Amino acid sequence: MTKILTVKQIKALDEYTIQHEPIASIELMERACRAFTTWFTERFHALNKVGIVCGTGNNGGDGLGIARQLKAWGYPVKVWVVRGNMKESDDFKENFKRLAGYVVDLVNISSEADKGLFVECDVLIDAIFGSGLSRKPEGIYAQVIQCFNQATATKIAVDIPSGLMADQKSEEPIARVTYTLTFQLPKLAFLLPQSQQYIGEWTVLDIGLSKKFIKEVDTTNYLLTQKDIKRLIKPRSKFDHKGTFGHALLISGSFGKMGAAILSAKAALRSGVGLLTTHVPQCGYSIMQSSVPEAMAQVDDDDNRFTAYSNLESYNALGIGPGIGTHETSVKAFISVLKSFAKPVVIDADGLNILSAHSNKYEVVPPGSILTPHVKEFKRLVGEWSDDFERLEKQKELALQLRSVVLVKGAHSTVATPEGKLYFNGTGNPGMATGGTGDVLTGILTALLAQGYTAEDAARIGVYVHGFAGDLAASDKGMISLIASDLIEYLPAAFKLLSR
Ligand SMILES: NC(=O)C1=CN([C@@H]2O[C@H](COP(=O)(O)OP(=O)(O)OC[C@H]3O[C@@H](n4cnc5c(N)ncnc54)[C@H](O)[C@@H]3O)[C@@H](O)[C@H]2O)[C@@H](O)CC1
Ligand SMILES: Nc1ncnc2c1ncn2[C@@H]1O[C@H](COP(=O)(O)OP(=O)(O)O)[C@@H](O)[C@H]1O
Ligand SMILES: [K+]
Repeated sequence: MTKILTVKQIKALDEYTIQHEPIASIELMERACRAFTTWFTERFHALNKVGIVCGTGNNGGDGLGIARQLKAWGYPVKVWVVRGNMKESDDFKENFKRLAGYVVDLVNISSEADKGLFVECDVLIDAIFGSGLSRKPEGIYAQVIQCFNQATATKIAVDIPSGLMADQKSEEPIARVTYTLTFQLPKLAFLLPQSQQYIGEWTVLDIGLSKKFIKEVDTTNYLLTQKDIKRLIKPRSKFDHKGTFGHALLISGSFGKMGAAILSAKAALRSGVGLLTTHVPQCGYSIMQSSVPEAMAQVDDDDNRFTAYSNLESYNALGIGPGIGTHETSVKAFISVLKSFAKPVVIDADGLNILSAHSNKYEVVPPGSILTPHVKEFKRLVGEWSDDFERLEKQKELALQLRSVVLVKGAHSTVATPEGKLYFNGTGNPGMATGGTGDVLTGILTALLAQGYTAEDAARIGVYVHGFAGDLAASDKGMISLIASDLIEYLPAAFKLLSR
C-alpha cells in the first residue's frame, strides 16, 4: 500500500534519509530538482519561456536548483524570489550561490506585485511554499499567488501548490496549477475533492527517500495499489465448489426500479459468489428470472415493493437498498430484516436513506457490515461538514460507532474502518458518474462478503475492482458513453488481471 504521511512524518523522512543514506541535504535537494527537470524536459521543449517563482524556504531552494538545471538544458529561464517575512533556509542560500554562475534573470519581489508580472512566460513553476506552509499566505505572498493565478501560462507546482496545506484545512489564496509534481509520496490533500481545483493532475516523483523509514512508519492513511488488491484476492483451489463461495441475498428493486436489482445481481455473479438469491416484488419476478437466469428469485408478498422476507439462515451475506424505495412498509421490513440478520450486510441507496431517518441507526446495523453512501447520502447520515478533512473525521467516527466499514463514494472513494484506518481508491473515472454504477458496487461487495472476505478486505477489493472495470470500459468505449452495464461487462477482465 502507498502510505500517506503527515507533514511532520515527511520532514522526519527527509531527515532520516539525510542521516542514514547518508546524503547531504543539498544533494537530496539536487536529486529532487533532477527528478523534476527530468519530467519537465520530457514534456516541454526548450523554446518555452520558463518562469520560476520562489519563496526562500526549501521549496524555493528547489525552485532555484530547477532554474539552474533548466538553464543548463538551454531553456530561457527567469526567476522571481518573493522576499517577505519567511526566513532563508540553508539550502535556499546554497542554491542561490550556485545560481550566480549562470546567466539567469532574477528579480526580487518584496513590497508590491504587479498584476502583469508573469505575462511573458509560457510555463510558470510555483516554488513559493512547499510542505512547510504553516499558515495562510498573507501580504506579498498572497499578492504574488494571486498574480500567479492570473497568468495564462501552463503552471506546475513543485511538491504542492503554494497555499495548500498537505494535511489540514487550507484558506485562499492558493496557487492553481495544471500539474503538481510531488516528491516520493502523495499528500492527503490531493485525494480530497476540495483540492482538485488547485492541484490539477498530480504525479509522484521518486527521489529515493528511505524505503526502510517508509516501511516502518505508522500511519492510518493509505492509497490502494494494484499490488495490494492482487495480494488480497484469494486464489481458487481444485476442489472448491459453489458452497465454498457463499450464498448471497440481494434485496433490491421495486416497481419502476427493477434495473437496480438486475445490475446488482449481475455484478454479484461476476464477482465470484457461489449462489445468489434475489428478493424481488411480484412485478419483478419474470424480469429477474429472464434477465439473470443464474440467480434464484424469492418473491415478496407485495406486487410492487419489498415488504416481507422469509428464512434468512442459508445466506452468508445480505446486500440491501438499491431501488427499494422508502415506502413505510419497506422501511418496516428493512429494519426488521437487519435486526434478524446477524451476518454482514451491504447497505446502499434507499437503505441508507431509511437508516438516516431511523431514530436508532446504531443498533440495527450488524457489526462487520459495509455502508456505501455517496456524498449526499453521507450528509443525510451524519449532517453537514465545512471541509473534506472534517468529512474524513465524521466517516471514521461513524465507522467506529457502527463497528462497520463506511465507504464514501466519488472520485477517490474512501474506505473508513472501525479501527480508524482510511483507504483511498485511485481507480475509476468520471465516466462512472452515471445512474446504476453504485448498484453494481453493491453487488460486488455483497458477493465478496458472502465469500468470507472481511468487511475491510471486501471494501478494498470491491472499490478497486469496480473502478478498474470502469477504467477498462472507458478505455474501450470512452467516458461519455459509459453506462453501468459496461462495468459488469468489464468485471471479468478486471478480476482476471487482478487474480494470481
Ligand atoms: N531535505 C529536504 O527536507 C527536502 C525538502 N524538499 C523541499 O522542501 C520543502 C519543504 O521545505 P520547508 O520546510 O523549508 O518548507 P517551505 O519551503 O514551504 O517553507 C517553509 C518556511 O516558510 C515559513 N512559512 C510557513 N507558512 C508561511 C506563511 N504563510 N507566510 C510566510 N512564511 C511562512 C515557515 O516558517 C518556514 O520558514 C518541500 O515541500 C520540498 O519542496 C525537497 O528539496 C526534497 C528534500
Ligand atoms: N468522477 C468519478 N471518478 C471515479 N469514480 C466515480 C466518479 N463519479 C462516480 N464514480 C463512481 O461511480 C459510483 C456512483 O455510485 P452512486 O452515486 O451510488 O450512483 P447510483 O446510485 O446511480 O448507482 C461510485 O462507486 C463512484 O465512486
Ligand atoms: K510549491
